[in-house]
Amino acid sequence: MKEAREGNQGWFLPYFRQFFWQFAVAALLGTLAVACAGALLYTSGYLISRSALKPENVLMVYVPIVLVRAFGFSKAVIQYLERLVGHDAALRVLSRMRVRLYQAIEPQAQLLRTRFRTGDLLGVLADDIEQLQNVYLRFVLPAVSAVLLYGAGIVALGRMDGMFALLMALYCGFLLFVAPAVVLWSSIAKSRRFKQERQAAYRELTDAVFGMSDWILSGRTQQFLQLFTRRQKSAAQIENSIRRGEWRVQWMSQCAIGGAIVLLVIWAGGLAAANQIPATLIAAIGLVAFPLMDAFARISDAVVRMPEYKESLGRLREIEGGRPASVEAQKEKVADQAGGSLKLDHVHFRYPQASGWSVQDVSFEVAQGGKIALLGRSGAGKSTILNLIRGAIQPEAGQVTVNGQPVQSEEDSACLFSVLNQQPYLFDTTVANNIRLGRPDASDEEVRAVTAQVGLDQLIESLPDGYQTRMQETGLRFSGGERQRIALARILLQNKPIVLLDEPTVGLDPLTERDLMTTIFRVLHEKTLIWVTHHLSGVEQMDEVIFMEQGVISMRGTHEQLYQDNPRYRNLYTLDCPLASVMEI
Ligand SMILES: Nc1ncnc2c1ncn2[C@@H]1O[C@H](COP(=O)(O)OP(=O)(O)OP(=O)(O)O)[C@@H](O)[C@H]1O
Repeated sequence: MKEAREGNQGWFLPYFRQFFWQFAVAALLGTLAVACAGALLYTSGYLISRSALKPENVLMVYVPIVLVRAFGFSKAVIQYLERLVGHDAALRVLSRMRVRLYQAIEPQAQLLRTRFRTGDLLGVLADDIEQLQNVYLRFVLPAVSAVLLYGAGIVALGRMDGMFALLMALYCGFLLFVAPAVVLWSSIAKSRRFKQERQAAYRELTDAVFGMSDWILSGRTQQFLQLFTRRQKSAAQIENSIRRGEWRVQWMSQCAIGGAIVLLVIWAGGLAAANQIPATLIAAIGLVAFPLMDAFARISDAVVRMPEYKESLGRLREIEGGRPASVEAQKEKVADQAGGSLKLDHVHFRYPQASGWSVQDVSFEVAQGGKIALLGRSGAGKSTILNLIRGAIQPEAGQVTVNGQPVQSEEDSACLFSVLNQQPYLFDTTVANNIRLGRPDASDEEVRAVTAQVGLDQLIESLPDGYQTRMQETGLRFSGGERQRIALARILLQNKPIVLLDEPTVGLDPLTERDLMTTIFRVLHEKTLIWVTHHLSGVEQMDEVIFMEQGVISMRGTHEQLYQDNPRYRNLYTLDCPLASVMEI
């Protein structure tokens, strides 16, 4: 519940509320620390002026001496306490934010890879959360202290001289409110451009690292280096411009502080001339402005970073936006979708940069346990259909539904589909663990049972350590067919209602291919099957055979129908399976 509430209200307010009192104490301590610094300079100014008049006795300046010591000491202690309380609260917020970010990322790790490039994700993990703690420490706390000091200072001045208090209220108000707004406005555009350039550089670097050998082999290393250097230079120029802006702000703030001090000294001089205050207070009043004005000017410095904080917040919200509502909701969904009926209803899909449809007006329906073969030349749209079924891409028109529910994302469909593709990967761990990848909590008996089902039990038991043999120690490399059988055993452990077979027999000799397909059809006979293949051998076992051509269905029907009525199909089948066709005749 608490988590859901945090999710609804963003990444800032919930934590601010949770640690309100700690932040309030830190802000008060910060205000007190600046007030002590002001009092220290005030008493110091008075002490210097008074001492310059050669007091008859040291006791005449004893009180200001004690006060200078007391304020100097208290300023250090209060500042220390303020840092302690403020950083303690900010670090607690940081740790909660990290847990929340992890909880948002973990369930959608697979999906995130389709929504963010790796470089972006690294940037998110490294920067964003850390950035947010600075919102509290560098902006919120100093801003609250500055506003409190501003109010107290103007009230104090107002008791002495209403007109001058009004003048200083406008002057300091400009420094405290108007200048930061102007700085914020001017830094937003620059920051956005800088982030875009830097992220593009991250992405290009990430791509280049993954495809390094291709860059080198194609002899384009220099081209990549030039491109990357250009991108870096452009980002560096924008960053320099932002830094120059910051220096300009600091320089103008210092000028404004100087101006305020001159104004105060002139005003105090006027009061002294009118005998309203002793002349020894002129320096004291001038000096007191230093720490106060410094606290006001700090807000403009902090505001320069606001666009970065905003962007970090936006990205965190975007990541969290993809999180499933809750694990429980996900489980309920799985329970609801236990069946395996599938329907494609007038589905159209076009890749972003492509001119034509990759899949156009495709409709078919498979009941629970039904079996469909998808055939077609390379580029006909078969893989695109599989991706549409899995929810990895969304149709531009039409709908893909499983058990009557639209498939909205790969994450949604993870509980429904298993995929057997061309090259299952075997990890560098034991044989049992490689099979258990399908369901990590499967018992040894379950692992043995599925291994026997796929016909690998004897081979594995003959290995030196049986199921505990590590992959690289097997002494033999599993053949293509055996790898597919291990992947099939994983699928049996997963026990999902729909299995997508994406040309699992590519590269196998015809005999191994036939054996593997026989095993697949035997062990998966209860499952809904969508089988993408280039061969017609085995299609007799399918309920429907669908041929794709340039994204549209060009031929469809049961094997028997097509064989009887369609000379083209008969021709293809005869070419692909000469023996089978002779036997059928
Ligand atoms: N990411 C992409 N961007 C643009 N066009 C794409 C993309 N992926 C595929 N296509 C195009 O979509 C069409 C269908 O491709 P698809 O990969 O679905 O074909 P296929 O039948 O699975 O081919 P193969 O048997 O070679 O895997 C092709 O014209 C292909 O060029």
